[in-house]
Amino acid sequence: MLLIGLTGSIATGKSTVSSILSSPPYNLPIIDADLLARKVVEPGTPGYRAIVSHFGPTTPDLLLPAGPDLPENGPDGKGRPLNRPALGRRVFGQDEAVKKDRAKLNSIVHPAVRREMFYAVLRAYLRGERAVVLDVPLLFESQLDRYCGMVMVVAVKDPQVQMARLRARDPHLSEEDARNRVKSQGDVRDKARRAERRDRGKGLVVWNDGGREELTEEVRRAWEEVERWSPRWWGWVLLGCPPAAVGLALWGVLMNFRINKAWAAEEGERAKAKL
Ligand SMILES: CC(C)(COP(=O)(O)OP(=O)(O)OC[C@H]1O[C@@H](n2cnc3c(N)ncnc32)[C@H](O)[C@@H]1O)[C@@H](O)C(=O)NCCC(=O)NCCS
Ligand SMILES: Nc1ncnc2c1ncn2[C@@H]1O[C@H](COP(=O)(O)OP(=O)(O)OP(=O)(O)O)[C@@H](O)[C@H]1O
Repeated sequence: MLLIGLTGSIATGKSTVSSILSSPPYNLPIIDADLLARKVVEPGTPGYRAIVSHFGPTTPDLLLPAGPDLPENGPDGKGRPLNRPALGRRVFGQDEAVKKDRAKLNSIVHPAVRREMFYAVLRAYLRGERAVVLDVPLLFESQLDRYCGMVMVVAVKDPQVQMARLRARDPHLSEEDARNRVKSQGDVRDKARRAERRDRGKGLVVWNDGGREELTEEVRRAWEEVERWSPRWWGWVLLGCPPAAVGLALWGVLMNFRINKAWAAEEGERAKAKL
């Protein structure tokens, strides 16, 4: 089974691309990290308890306010849900204190998301899926790209397109909040370069500066490339021979490790050249 890591930056079009890939003619199963990241912090979960205990004392509006529709202890007595915009204000931005808070939140949420993801991938393999899409905004940052046979980055060349789409989709965000969110994720053009730097058949960029029809065409072109490097019959061979599938997966991880090492060395050289 081919693991396709789908990434990009905020509002570059990942969800739009994953909804295209989950519909005919592709019909691919999608494992959405943002959805899992919500699930693992629902009231009553260990993630929720860790967040409330760490951020609660210094964030008065961390939970949604109690009212006629929301009892003090939440609808099922497990606590009131998190007030996500309030937590977002604590963790999105460039100040050192904010970065520290973001690292803390990530250290609570990411391991739980990885666990859920592993089970979802296993279920997809047992169902005999030919490929599965991991929709992960922070794919490179959380090093999940190591496990992907193919990395697909949805990117825009023009930062203003990204900001305009974000403001149109999330009108409740102030301009400053929107800017902070964009800056909290790496530059999408760097992610695109990183995908292009992977070996052939292992990395692709879906450019999304144009309209929706152009995007659909870009996805069709990207899928052709996937099929060229990972034909359907190959998936059946691996399904019929689990040891070969495990061996190939390990080989893939090793190759990705090599690719990432080469990328880190090149980045180091680039940083030195800038000084
Ligand atoms: C801070 C939270 C509560 C804000 O929730 P809210 O509903 O307002 O925003 P949402 O989750 O839709 O995220 C908005 C955008 O920010 C991105 N983003 C989310 N968390 C992070 C992060 N830790 N670092 C950088 N970007 C992030 C999302 O991918 C998305 O593109 C939430 O984003 C969160 O719990 N983040 C930590 C978990 C995480 O890293 N999720 C990303 C996928 S694993
Ligand atoms: N080609 C396009 N033309 C016009 N609008 C688009 C296009 N692609 C995406 N959009 C719109 O831009 C907004 C952001 O797209 P989308 O939600 O897919 O991004 P995302 O990368 O998943 O964002 P996030 O990481 O914040 O979840 C949405 O409102 C979407 O409808």
